[in-house]
Amino acid sequence: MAFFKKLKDRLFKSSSKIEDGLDAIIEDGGTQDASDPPAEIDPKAEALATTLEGVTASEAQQAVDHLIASGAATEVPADDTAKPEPEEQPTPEPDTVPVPKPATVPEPKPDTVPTPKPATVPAPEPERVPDPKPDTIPVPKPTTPPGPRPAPAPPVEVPEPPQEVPPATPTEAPVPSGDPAPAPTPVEIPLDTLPKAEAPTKTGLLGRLLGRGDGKGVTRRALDDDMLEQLEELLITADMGVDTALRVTANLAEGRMGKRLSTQEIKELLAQEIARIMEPVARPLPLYSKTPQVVLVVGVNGSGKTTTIGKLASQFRAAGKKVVIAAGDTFRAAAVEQLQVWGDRAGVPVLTAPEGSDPASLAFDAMGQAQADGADLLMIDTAGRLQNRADLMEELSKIVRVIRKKDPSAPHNTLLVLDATTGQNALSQVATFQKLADVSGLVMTKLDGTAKGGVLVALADKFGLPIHAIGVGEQIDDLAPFDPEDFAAALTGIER
Ligand SMILES: Nc1nc2c(ncn2[C@@H]2O[C@H](COP(=O)(O)OP(=O)(O)OP(=O)(O)O)[C@@H](O)[C@H]2O)c(=O)[nH]1
Repeated sequence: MAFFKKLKDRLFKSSSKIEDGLDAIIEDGGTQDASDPPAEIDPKAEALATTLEGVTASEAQQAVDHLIASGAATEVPADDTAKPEPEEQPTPEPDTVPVPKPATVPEPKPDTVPTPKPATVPAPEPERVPDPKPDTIPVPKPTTPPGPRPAPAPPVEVPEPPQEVPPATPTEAPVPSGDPAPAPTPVEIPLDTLPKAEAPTKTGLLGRLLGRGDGKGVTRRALDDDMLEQLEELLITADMGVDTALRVTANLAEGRMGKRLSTQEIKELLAQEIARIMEPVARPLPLYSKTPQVVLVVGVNGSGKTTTIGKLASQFRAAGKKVVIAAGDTFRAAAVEQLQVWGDRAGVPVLTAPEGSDPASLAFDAMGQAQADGADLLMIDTAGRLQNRADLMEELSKIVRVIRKKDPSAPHNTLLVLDATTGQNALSQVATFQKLADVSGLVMTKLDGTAKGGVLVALADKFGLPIHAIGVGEQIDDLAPFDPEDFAAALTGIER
């Protein structure tokens, strides 16, 4: 699946950390299942090895034997110094190089060696072609929303008279799930410009010929306490947190102690365990029938709030929704400007107020305008200054208070945006923001730029808050729906 590949490529920092760690664990005490006796090394193979970087003579010999055995090459008498005659070759495949002579072979281009599996040569990136179907929309599936959330803690001086509260019976979200209108300008990052996981270099042509990684001569290690401890440590270094790492490894070990496992098998078991933890929290942003739906976006400065609002606005708009954004971080002119840039990109109006003005007042005006315009969605950005929690708490409370004058059931969602590069710190941010605001769900950004992707598993395990979407890049369409199985597979480096 094209999107899975994109996700996997973007999560490569986390996945390569886990993959490399697993390889090292299995190597440490593991043995090959089927160890072939060391073959005699032909001088020709030795010569081939010298022309190919990183290839031992023994590997070259096996490759040569393999080519000959597969019919892709023929044996050349040792004393024959003439070049192979192409027309005498028995196979129709290109057969110019099979068993090179020391003097004549040094064709350092492995690609010219005929391979029985041309299809396994790394294919061109299909993602370069813009995908006509925006499959990154995190929300547009109508879902049956969960029951009404408890209202945020009432502010101290609640002055409002009792108002008629419309029954908070969320009905089926009206978001169309069909073909959305074309997104404004989702510029896809050509994947070949991104750094890639090192997988392609690990399994070169000879590696493929020799069957490295395809099940032959696989190294396995019997699962014991030492290995479990190493696995725990690996998961902790991938920011899964101690408790979650222990839980995952304990589940993995159940009924498997003493069993011989390969890296690939452990990856698959890990992915299963991770997906199991993530499954309950993978929920799209619930949309209620009441409009405008108010989404309050909170998070520390730099976590990616502005970017996420821009991406979400673009995707909702593409799904046919009328969206309004309120630039509620009135303390920083730069933040407002940045949001305006994102609003322009998404083709969505951004309501602003002069620097230093009351964000609650802006939120109130924005609410009025969104109602008057018949907007489906109002997204309110907020400041993220955690330095003064009392001020921030009061600010968020006030915003909630005033928008409830217009709609007592608002905000319908309070999204906490977290930066994955902060690793374990994300856990304390959740705890803090749960005290400051009635957080209803999470968006995790910057998973593309960190080896700490495991923190998302720890968050799911510890808080159980819904994860609506993940940010995997800086472009407008780099917000992916959170799919637990795709995520678990991408995180552990499984190919699909
Ligand atoms: N690689 C990557 N970068 C991201 C992602 N999301 C946001 N960023 C970058 O993170 C930086 C901060 O993002 P903002 O959206 O400005 O964060 P903010 O929370 O609004 O920050 P303030 O405006 O300071 O409150 C920007 O450079 C973004 O381009 C992501 O998913 N991946």
